[in-house]
This record gives sequence, structure tokens and C-alpha cells, in this order.
Amino acid sequence: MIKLIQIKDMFRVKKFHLDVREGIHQDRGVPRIYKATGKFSPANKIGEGGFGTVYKAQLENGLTVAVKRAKVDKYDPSLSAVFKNEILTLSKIEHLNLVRFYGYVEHEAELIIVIEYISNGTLREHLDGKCGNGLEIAERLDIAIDIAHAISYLHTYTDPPIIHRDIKASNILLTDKLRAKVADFGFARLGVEDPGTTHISTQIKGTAGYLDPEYLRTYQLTEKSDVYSFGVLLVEIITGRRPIESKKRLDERVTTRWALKRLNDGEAVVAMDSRLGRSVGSIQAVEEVLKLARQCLAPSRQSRPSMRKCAEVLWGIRKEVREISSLSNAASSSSFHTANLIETHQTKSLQSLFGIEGSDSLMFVSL
Ligand SMILES: Nc1ncnc2c1ncn2[C@@H]1O[C@H](COP(=O)(O)OP(=O)(O)OP(=O)(O)O)[C@@H](O)[C@H]1O
Repeated sequence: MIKLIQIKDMFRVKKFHLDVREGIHQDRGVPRIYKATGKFSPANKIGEGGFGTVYKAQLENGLTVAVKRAKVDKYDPSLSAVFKNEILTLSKIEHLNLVRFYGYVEHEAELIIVIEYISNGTLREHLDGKCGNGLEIAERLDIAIDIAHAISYLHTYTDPPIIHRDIKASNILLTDKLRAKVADFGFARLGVEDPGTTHISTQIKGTAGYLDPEYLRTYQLTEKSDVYSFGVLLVEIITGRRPIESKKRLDERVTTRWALKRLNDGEAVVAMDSRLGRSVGSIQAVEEVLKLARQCLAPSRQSRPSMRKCAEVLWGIRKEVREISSLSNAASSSSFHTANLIETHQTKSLQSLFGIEGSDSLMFVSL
């Protein structure tokens, strides 16, 4: 029988470790996953990553899930290592803005992870216009805040902290209500447990364009490497561009460098995604988000804010945008009111001038 670890069970870490140590040889789990995915039918395929293929599946109990099937290669054990790492990390976490883990199957050559199915594509697909109707500034801010909450949770509220190491727009899944869920924990690492230690020394993992230069140089990994990637992601959210745009002019190829130059030259609006509506609120938000990105992208990790601080700054920006938009709504409705008053006044004056009354007079005025 497929082992679908219930959410409440996932926190019995001891039980999970036992499962991992002994392995779960669920010979009957595989047929059930075969059935749920239509024998891994291409029609049910929803994505392909470097380490496996993702399928949409319907379990017997009616639950729709995403099934990630590892590309198991006996000559390349690193593939299954990435998968097992993802299982281990997913089993330790639960947060509204992280993709939910249901269970896994390991049997002979099959290694399968069963996770929550998120229906609305990735953030990158939305920014590319392949999904959805284009994201407005308020939606982009909400998404950035959701991601900041998810990473803050990983850094602050798990013990030991978890460093994701692959924060990028294609790893952010969106729900129908445009809530963001961080996915893909294949590269995640447990952070330092000992308060006297500042970093972990480890080989470089991640995606080009999002990688912390200090980690690249020193092989020292801390939570601040995720903060750096989050800074790249913020620039991506604001500009709509990918971190590396190889077809652009030389000075525009590295998006963070180009966007921060625009910010430093006092023309942040130039870096704003052309699909974003221009308003006082959105332009101000773009500038403020780029300022936060600039801090996240500081060359030295000590100068970067914590993810918690990033979330707080983003809350402040969202609050300002809401205030500006409600003020401008109030102003436009009050100017509408004033215009109405003027028109009524003019109507009355004209009525008295021409000695006419009723709806004809209104027609006359509107002519
Ligand atoms: N839980 C899910 N619900 C819906 N779609 C998903 C889910 N997980 C992944 N996908 C889809 O499958 C694609 C591949 O996901 P996967 O995590 O395997 O790789 P990736 O992050 O795109 O690439 P890589 O692992 O090489 O960085 C995603 O881009 C997404 O479109």
C-alpha cells in the first residue's frame, strides 16, 4: 500500500527517520501511482526538472496530487541523492507558503514523491505571460511577501534552520488565488546547529544568475545565500525579466546590475515591467522594492537583511501602496462628486436662465 504520510504524522520525526533508515519498500504503492498517473501518461505530465518528471495524478480517495518521478540512473547516484534530500526536507516542514508533502514511494528502480498539486503554474510562467492575465503590482507584492514568509519560516522556525539554495521564479508555484508556494527542495541544506559556527562549507548548488557571489567564492553557505537569491527574485518580479537576458544589449544582460543602475540613477521607473500599470503607488512600490533588492544583493552577507526583515519591509511597502491607492480612489470619487456638483449647479443655472425644467433640461445640458 502506498505510504501517504499524514500531515500530523510528518512531525513525528522519529517515525520518519525510522522510515528513511529502513526504506519503504512499498511494492503495492507503485501500481497505485501507476494507476493514479495513467501509467505515467504523457497526457498527465505537467513539468520536467533536472532530476525528474512531474505528473498530475488523482488518488483513489479523489485527492489530486503532483507526483514527482526521479530519473533514477544507477550510474549517477547524485540524482537519487537529490530526491532523498527533498524527501527529508519536505518531511520536516509545514507552512501555508511551502508546497505540502504527502508521502513517497521507494521501490526497486522507482523513487517517487507525492506532493500537493498547485494548479496555476509557476511565477516565471506568469511573468512570461504564459499563464494568467498579467500580475499587477499589488499581486506581485503579495507574492513577494508569501515567498518572504516561506523562507523566513525555513530560516527561523525550523530547528536546525533550512537553507533552500534554489530560490528562483520557476520554483515558485501559484494557486488560483495567486498565493505563492515555494517548491523544489532537492538542494536544501540544514543550516548550522551550533551557535558558535557561522557557516557550512559545502559544494556549490543552485541556479546560475541567482547564486550568492560570496558563497561562490568561499564555498561558505549561510541563510544569507537565500537572501541574495531572494534579491534577484525581487528584481525579476519588478522587471519581469529573467536574471540573465543573453539576447539583450551588453549593459542589460545581467538584470540585477541593469535594474540597480536605473535605481541609483534615480530612474527606477525605467526598470519597471512594461506590463505593470503606472500609478503613483506602483512607481513608488517599484522604487522601494528595488531598494530592498539592493540590500539583499549586497556583496557581503553581513550587510544583507534577514528574511524576516525583508518580510517586514515588504509589509510596509504594501501598506503604503494600499494607502496611496485608497487616497487616489477617494480623490477621484471626490473629484467626481465635485464635477457632479458643478454640473448640477450649471444645470440649475441654465434651467433658470432658459426657464425650463425636468429631463429635457438635462439632455440640453449634456448636449
Ligand atoms: N506541486 C506541483 N504542482 C504543480 N506543478 C508542479 C508541481 N511541482 C512541480 N510542478 C511543475 O513541474 C515543473 C518541474 O518541476 P521540478 O521541481 O521537477 O523542476 P524545476 O524546478 O522546474 O527544475 P530543476 O529541478 O531542474 O531546477 C515545474 O516547473 C512546474 O511547472
